[in-house]
Amino acid sequence: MPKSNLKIFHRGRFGGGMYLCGEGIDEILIELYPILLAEGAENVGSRGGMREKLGVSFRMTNPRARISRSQDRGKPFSALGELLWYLGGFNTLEFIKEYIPDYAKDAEDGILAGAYGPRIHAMHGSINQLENVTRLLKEKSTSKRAVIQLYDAADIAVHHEEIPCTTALQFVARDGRLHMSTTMRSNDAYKGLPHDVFCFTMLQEMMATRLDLDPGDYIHYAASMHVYDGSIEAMNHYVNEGHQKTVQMPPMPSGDAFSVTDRLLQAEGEIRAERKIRAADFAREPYWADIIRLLQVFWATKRRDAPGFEDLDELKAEFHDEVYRTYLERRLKTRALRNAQSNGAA
Ligand SMILES: O=c1ccn([C@H]2C[C@H](O)[C@@H](COP(=O)(O)O)O2)c(=O)[nH]1
Repeated sequence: MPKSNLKIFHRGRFGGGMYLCGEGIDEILIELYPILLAEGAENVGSRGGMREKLGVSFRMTNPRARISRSQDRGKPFSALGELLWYLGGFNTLEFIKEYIPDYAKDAEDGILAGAYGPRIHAMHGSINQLENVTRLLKEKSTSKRAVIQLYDAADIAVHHEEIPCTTALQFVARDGRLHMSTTMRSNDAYKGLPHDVFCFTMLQEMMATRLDLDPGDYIHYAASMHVYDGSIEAMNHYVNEGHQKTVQMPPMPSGDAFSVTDRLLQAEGEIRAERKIRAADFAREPYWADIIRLLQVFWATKRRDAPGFEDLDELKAEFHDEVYRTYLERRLKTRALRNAQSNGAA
């Protein structure tokens, strides 16, 4: 079976464009990365040297196939942190730096100017785009107006360290399925893209549950798709690793998934504060209980002696869905290695 159903390339100046179609994130990355490496036009951007293709788009036919199985790319933890950051409407470095330390480089007085959360929930201070999109699709299911705008004209009126890379997210309901289309002005294929796909397809599926639809295709377009020189070695490693096959997350339970947001954020806060929140609090919601377990694993393995999380083996056995156990094992291995190294250094 071909890895990707369809590939169309345009070769030319600036690295040409391309359109890819595949089931999940790995099926896309495994096609995209070698071409970006081999054919991407070398360019020096404001953030350093990179290889770039202009006008890259892809379609993922299974938006639940959003976690890479690769050793390198398969880390759902930080992507989950970023999703919660969006859902909570936050723009503070304080929250996100624990999951994605790189954000520190772009913060201005502890705030990320381009953070998506406040724009999704309160664009221009008060426009709740999530609610507007919901209302629109409930009133007229075939609407072509269900757009969440992230980029704003004001973003380039003055200089900011960071502005949204995603210009818009659009939901399109057709024949009982909710498709999503993302347009990006700029996309880091190695560090940004897997996170973006994870977060946006989660939003797609959450919106689908809210509207009682099945998730449809996930469609993505980036005007500038690039890889920075600093990620080229890691990207090559991913390409040569050779056993990528996307992990499919289980379906979200029916009912409005956005209704669990507050409880997820509360649980995250308690895990972060090292209080012993147990996924058992979500006993009747195995899907969300597993999400909480992933957060527990992340925080437990982040620091050496995180209290309250000693028994990760027990946690492993508790995972409702098999797909997540691998990630716990990998985290434990990484932590064991890190501890061994720091013991050696001490
Ligand atoms: O959701 C995001 C946010 C940022 N970026 C990357 C794209 C660029 O490499 C960089 C932002 O740099 P500028 O395009 O603003 O220069 O961050 C992403 O890939 N996805």
